[in-house]
Amino acid sequence: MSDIVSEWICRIQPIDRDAAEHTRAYLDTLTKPPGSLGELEALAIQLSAITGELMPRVTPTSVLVFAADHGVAEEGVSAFPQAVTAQMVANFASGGAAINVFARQIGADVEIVDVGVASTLTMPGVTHAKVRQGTDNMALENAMQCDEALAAIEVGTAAVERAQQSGAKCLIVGEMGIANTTASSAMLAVLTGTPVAQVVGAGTGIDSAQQAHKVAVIERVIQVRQADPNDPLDVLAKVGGLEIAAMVGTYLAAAAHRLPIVVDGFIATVAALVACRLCPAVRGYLVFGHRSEEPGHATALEALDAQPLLALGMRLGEGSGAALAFPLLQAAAGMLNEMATFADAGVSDKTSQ
Ligand SMILES: Cc1cc2ncn([C@H]3O[C@H](COP(=O)(O)O)[C@@H](O)[C@H]3O)c2cc1C
Ligand SMILES: O=C(O)c1cccnc1
Repeated sequence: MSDIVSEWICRIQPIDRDAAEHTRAYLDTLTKPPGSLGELEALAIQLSAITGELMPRVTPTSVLVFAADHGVAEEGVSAFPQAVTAQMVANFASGGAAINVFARQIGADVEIVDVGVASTLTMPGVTHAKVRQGTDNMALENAMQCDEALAAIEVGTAAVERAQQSGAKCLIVGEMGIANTTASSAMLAVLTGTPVAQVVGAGTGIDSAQQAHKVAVIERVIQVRQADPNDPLDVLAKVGGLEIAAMVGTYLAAAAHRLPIVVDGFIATVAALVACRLCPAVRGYLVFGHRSEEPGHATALEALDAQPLLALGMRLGEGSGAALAFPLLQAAAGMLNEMATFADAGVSDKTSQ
C-alpha cells in the first residue's frame, strides 16, 4: 500500500470500548426509564467510543464539501451538463445551495474544496486544491493514475487537519460532481460483486432509457478497466473520482483524530466503503446520516452493516442528509452533558421504591 495511506492507517486506533461501556452504564443513571431514548442512546454510546469521553461534544462542527468533475459525463450518464459542477461551486461559495442553508441552521462552518473541477475557478470562498481538471473518461481509459488518487486522498486528510486545528469536534462530509453516481455505482459493483443494474439509479433525474444506457456504460467500464476488487485504491483510481478519493481521506483522518464524522448519501457511503476496506477500524468512527433514494445506497449500507439515522426520501448529496441528521448527534451529546441523574434530581429510580 502507498506510504501516505499506510501512515494514516497506522494512526487509527479502534474505538474505545471501555468508554462505551462507561457511557452505557451512565445512561441508566439519567432521569429516564433505562433504554427509553432508544437509538439516541446507541448514538451517545458511539460518540463516547469515538472520542473516549463520557461527555463528548460535537460542536464546533465543520462541513467539508469536495467538488470534482468526471470525464465519463461525456457518455451521457447524467441529466445535467458537466458545467453544473463549477456553477454549483460558485453557488456554494455565495451561500445559496441546500448545504449552505442546512449548515447555517446547525451553526456549522462550510469549506468548499476544489479537488478536480474541470474549469479553472478563481472565486473567493473556495479552497483551491485541484489535483487535475476532472478525471478521464473511464469508458476509454482509467479515470486517473494511482498517484493522483493518492493526492486527492491527501486533499481530504488536509481538510480534516484544518478543521481539527480550528477546533472542530465533528465533521460532515459531502460532494459535488456531475456524473459521480456513475463512478460510485461502478466502484460499488466492483467492490461488492453486485450486478450493475442493482446499484444504478436516476442520479440527478435521468429517465428509464437513459438509466439503461448508464447501466450499459458502467458494465462496459467494469469489463475494460479490470479493477481489482481486493485493491480499493485500484478501484478508486480506475473507476472512481477525485472528490470520492478526497472523502476517503476525510474518513481516514477523522478516525485518526478520533473525530465523529457524519456520512451523507450514496456517493459519500461508497467512499466510506473504500476507507473501511483500507482500514476496517474506520467503521466505528462513522455515523450514517440518512438513507438516500439512490438504489445503490442500500447495497453500500449493507456492505458496511450501517443503519442511517434518517430516511427522508432525499437524493441530493452535498452533505445535505448528514447536516439534517446532525441535530440528533447534538441531542445525544447534550443528553450526556446536561441531563440530571436520578441522584442529582432526587428522582426515585426503579430499584429504590
Ligand atoms: C443543481 C444540482 C445540484 C446538486 N447538488 C448535488 N448534486 C448531486 O448530483 C450529482 C450526481 O448525479 P449524477 O451522477 O446524475 O450527475 C452530484 O453532483 C451530486 O452531488 C447536484 C446536482 C445538480 C444538478
Ligand atoms: O445519495 C446521494 O448522495 C446522491 C444521489 C443522487 C444524486 N446525487 C447524490
